[in-house]
Amino acid sequence: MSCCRICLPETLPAQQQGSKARVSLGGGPGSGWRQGAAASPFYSSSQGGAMASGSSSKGGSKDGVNVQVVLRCRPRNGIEGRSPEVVSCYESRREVVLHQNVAGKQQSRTFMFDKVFGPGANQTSLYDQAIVPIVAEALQGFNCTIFAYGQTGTGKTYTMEGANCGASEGDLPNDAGVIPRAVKQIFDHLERSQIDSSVRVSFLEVYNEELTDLLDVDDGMQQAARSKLKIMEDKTGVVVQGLEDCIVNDAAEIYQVLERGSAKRVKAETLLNKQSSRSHSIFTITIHIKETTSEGEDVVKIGKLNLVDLAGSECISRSGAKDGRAREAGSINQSLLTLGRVINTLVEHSGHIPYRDSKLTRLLRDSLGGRTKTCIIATISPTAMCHEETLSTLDYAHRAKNIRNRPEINQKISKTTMIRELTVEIEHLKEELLAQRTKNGVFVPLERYQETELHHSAMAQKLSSLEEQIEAKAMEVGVQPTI
Ligand SMILES: Nc1ncnc2c1ncn2[C@@H]1O[C@H](COP(=O)(O)OP(=O)(O)OP(=O)(O)O)[C@@H](O)[C@H]1O
Repeated sequence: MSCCRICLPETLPAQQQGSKARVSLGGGPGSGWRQGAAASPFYSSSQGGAMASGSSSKGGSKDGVNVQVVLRCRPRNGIEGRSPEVVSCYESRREVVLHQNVAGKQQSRTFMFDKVFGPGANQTSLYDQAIVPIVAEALQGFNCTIFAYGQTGTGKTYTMEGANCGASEGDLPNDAGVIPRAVKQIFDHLERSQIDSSVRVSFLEVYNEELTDLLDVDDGMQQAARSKLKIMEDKTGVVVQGLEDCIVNDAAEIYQVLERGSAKRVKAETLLNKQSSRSHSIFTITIHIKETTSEGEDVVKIGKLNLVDLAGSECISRSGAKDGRAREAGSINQSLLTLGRVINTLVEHSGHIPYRDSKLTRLLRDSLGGRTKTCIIATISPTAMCHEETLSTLDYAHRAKNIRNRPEINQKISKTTMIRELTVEIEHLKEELLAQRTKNGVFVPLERYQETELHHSAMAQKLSSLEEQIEAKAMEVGVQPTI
């Protein structure tokens, strides 16, 4: 009979769930702390550098800020043949015009965005103009999310990851996308300011409503065989239980991690894209920076950058998706549909927000209407062949501009709290290690374990539905829900 071992005590403190710090790649220091000029081990009294500030936890505007929406139109590609161009981009006016010929009459619709990048815009100009300020905010201690949304084959992965950048060192290639450039900006900043800091990354895949860890060491394993992770919610927000958080010591290490994880994403050829990503991916960079308050107390400032590459929205018949691929496309569209419903409800203030209807929206909850600073990069094709999907992307993205978030700088953690949490984590890890070695953990038969799991998930569903009812009731009577 196969058995599952459960070590007691089972759980880590809330903040540490899903943050199984792993030995750093490339053999750097185990703690993962990069030390500034005057640093002593772990913490030093060096003055944090340009960004050091007091220990206040609020930094955002009270009324909130709108989600930023950037529009990018890629150049035409080989697949589009001679299909005429129907999109005009006016970068300085921040406008996009979509033309259509209806019964011999020219009709056009104009959309305005926070920034517009036409087919001639390269990766550097998009990054410098639209992304640099967001990454700077993550370095100041905000949670920030940048996500690419658009029809399949319109350049989401090209925009987020880029092309030909692999595990590069030194200068980035011209085709490098947002992720490698953000990594470079972060490490350049930390090196320049000589502050004590640590950087961790995780890489999550959402495929057919299942979550897998793209950094898990499961070489060669098919997606279906990889272990599936669970989403948990606690006071600190959404956590993915069991997701590895790798400590990285320099930009080159992150490029390796990105390349390794990206190679594992589910991809397939469709009629619209030879290398179509069939999953959503979330690459998260967490930055811990040490600061000293004016009272001389050492505190840690934490900033987070979520870089999301969504699977393409697509018309199933036009993309050539069949059987398993059609189910996949159905699941992709389903989660994007939920994302659309979440956006609509937020914009129209029309009651209950269906975050819980898909894994993607549960994960992005704080980025849409929450405390995160969010930027959406909407990608489109310039040709008539994609007119319908382009219109849908433009409508969707234009609507998203009205979402208001209330970003707040993350609460700084004092040295004492951090040491206490790390000590607890070490104790738990020691207990797990000892139980592994001596096999004296708690063993239960697989069937009983599965029963308990079923019971837990039924309870969790019941709790969710109760929470939803409370939220809906609170909306009805116009009070802020406290759950
Ligand atoms: N702005 C651009 N400049 C040059 N080439 C581009 C641009 N955008 C996309 N491409 C090229 O178009 C092709 C499709 O792009 P990509 O795979 O990034 O699309 P996608 O939106 O991520 O598609 P899917 O949703 O199917 O994964 C790639 O070969 C990519 O290199």
